[in-house]
Amino acid sequence: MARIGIIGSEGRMGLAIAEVLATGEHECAGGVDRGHDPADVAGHADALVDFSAPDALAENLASARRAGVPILIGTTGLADEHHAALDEAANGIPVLQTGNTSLGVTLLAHLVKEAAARLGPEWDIEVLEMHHRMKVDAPSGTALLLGEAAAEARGVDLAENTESGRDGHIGKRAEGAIGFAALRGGTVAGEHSVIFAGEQERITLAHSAENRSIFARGAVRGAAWLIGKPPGRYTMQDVLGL
Ligand SMILES: NC(=O)C1=CN([C@@H]2O[C@H](COP(=O)(O)OP(=O)(O)OC[C@H]3O[C@@H](n4cnc5c(N)ncnc54)[C@H](OP(=O)(O)O)[C@@H]3O)[C@@H](O)[C@H]2O)C=CC1
Ligand SMILES: O=C(O)C1=N[C@H](C(=O)O)C[C@H](O)C1
Repeated sequence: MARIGIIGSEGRMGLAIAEVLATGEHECAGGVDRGHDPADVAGHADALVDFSAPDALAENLASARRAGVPILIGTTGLADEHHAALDEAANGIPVLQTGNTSLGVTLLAHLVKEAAARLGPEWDIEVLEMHHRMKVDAPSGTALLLGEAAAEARGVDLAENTESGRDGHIGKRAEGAIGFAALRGGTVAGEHSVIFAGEQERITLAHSAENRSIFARGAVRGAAWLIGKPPGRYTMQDVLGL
């Protein structure tokens, strides 16, 4: 049994994780939210999960590192500087960052990579996502993760090949672009489609989250898996053996 500390504990994901911990094999080591010191929970935990906000990342990583506990980062909307901080923290503790902790999306990323590798560059790739009205970042972390999988398979840099936020007289689609479109509304937990559009045919690979329990279960499983691992960066593929 592992003691899992929750950063962002009063948020939608924090509450979903607490529910999983209340009924599962691991226990909750406590939680913190904005205005509280993450060191308070890091000192009592075997592993931390962070579903808060990008501006909290540096302090959360520092607390995990001081306490010598692994940390799973589920927070999305991360910029290059956040990824540099994750790399630095991973010199001292095990760190797993992912835009989606679910089994289904982890497998979907695998399938997207496979499809993108097999289909030639003449197949256009578009990533479409829909989330609840409260979501603050776009494209979603999952959309970016799926885009990365496609870019990696094509051997290109995602940032240099992204097309998003199309509006107005913007000209034709750039050759080799990976497009992103984000919809927001209602209470949608998470819908993602990756469309491969070729000549007179399309392939769509998709995932629907029916509620947040899939993310919460994956987060707990990932955090528990990190305990005892050597310092470094890990992925959900590592956790699930995909
Ligand atoms: N990787 C994955 O599988 C998933 C990732 N996510 C991501 O997780 C994040 C949280 O999502 P969600 O739970 O829906 O969002 P919420 O806004 O419901 O929850 C975020 C929580 O974090 C708290 N928080 C904000 N800033 C800080 C801080 N500096 N230190 C500690 N706590 C802080 C908030 O407190 P307050 O309200 O007081 O600001 C709030 O309680 C998002 O980035 C989302 O995209 C979501 C689902 C799955
Ligand atoms: O904010 C959310 O709700 C979600 N965020 C993650 C993302 O940005 O992809 C994961 C999931 O889709 C729900």
